[in-house]
Amino acid sequence: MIYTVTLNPSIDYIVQVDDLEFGATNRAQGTHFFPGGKGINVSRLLANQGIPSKMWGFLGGFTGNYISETLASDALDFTPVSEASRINIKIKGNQETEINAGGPTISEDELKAFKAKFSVLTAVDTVIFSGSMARGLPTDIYQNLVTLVQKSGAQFIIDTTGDALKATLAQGPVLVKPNRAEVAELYQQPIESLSDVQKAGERLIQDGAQHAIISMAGDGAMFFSNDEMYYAPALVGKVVNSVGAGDSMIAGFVGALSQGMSNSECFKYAVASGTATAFSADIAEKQLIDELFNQVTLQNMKES
Ligand SMILES: Nc1ncnc2c1ncn2[C@@H]1O[C@H](COP(=O)(O)OP(=O)(O)O)[C@@H](O)[C@H]1O
Ligand SMILES: O=P(O)(O)OC[C@H]1O[C@](O)(COP(=O)(O)O)[C@@H](O)[C@@H]1O
Repeated sequence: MIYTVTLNPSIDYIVQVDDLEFGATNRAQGTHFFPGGKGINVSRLLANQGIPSKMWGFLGGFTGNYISETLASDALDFTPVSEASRINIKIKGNQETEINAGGPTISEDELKAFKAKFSVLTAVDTVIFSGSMARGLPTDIYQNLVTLVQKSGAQFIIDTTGDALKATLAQGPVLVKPNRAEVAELYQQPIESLSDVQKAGERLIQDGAQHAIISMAGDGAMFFSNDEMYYAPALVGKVVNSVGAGDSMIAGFVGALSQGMSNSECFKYAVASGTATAFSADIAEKQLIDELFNQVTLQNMKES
């Protein structure tokens, strides 16, 4: 079974404001609510592909109720918390501006109840940890949870940032997928040219990742393993809502990996899934992913 862990889920409130003016009263041209948070997005894309997963994490308050009612799925197995889950604001205009809230504070008892779920894991499972930590959790929470996963023999994937990413890289994730800004922050150096991306990706593998993707939004993505390196130029199309594009990449890769595909095919599914979500209002559906899969081209960077 694939488990996704979203420690800090959200309602994503998408607000279309064509000419945002700070310090003035703006009128929205359109608004949408989506259940969000990185692991939830991964599970939703996997479900659209017909691949089952279970969703773990914390949900609370009226916002938590909205998320569970909207998802209305047997895959939900969240730990209830007393404070309300967060609302993240995504302003769409000439540019995309995001305001991600801190989220609820998790108590020691709530954390204990959540950790108890890990006892069901066995060596055939994969756990995907995604997103920021909620308040009140120890700073080494991801390392501790990865240790629990590894005790069961299961594998893990992690999509987070900063010190938590640095520490868990050394624990050998199956996949990490930082974007350019996240990898620049991790290694404290600017990542501008493709050669900068290449060096950073090789470093992710040296630092412990089994596979790494560095995503670059409209500039495409690069894939790394011990002996492979591919660059996928971005596909051209109309970007509708790129929230969740990175999460969709992870889901695309993991879904293909769970079906025994090669690294290059898994990467192509990752790019097709990320792009399909960027070209959709919500998390992408299977039909568009399959259409785009046939358009993804890979450049083998070990041969160039
Ligand atoms: N503007 C875009 N045009 C084409 N593809 C895109 C665009 N934005 C995202 N994608 C696709 O989705 C992937 C993930 O997007 P990115 O924005 O890099 O991730 P994140 O959401 O984690 O920051 C990209 O590598 C690319 O394949
Ligand atoms: O946990 P974080 O880092 O604050 O990110 C949460 C946000 O990221 C998202 O999961 C989208 O992530 P991506 O666009 O990187 O795929 C939103 O649904 C959510 O609002």
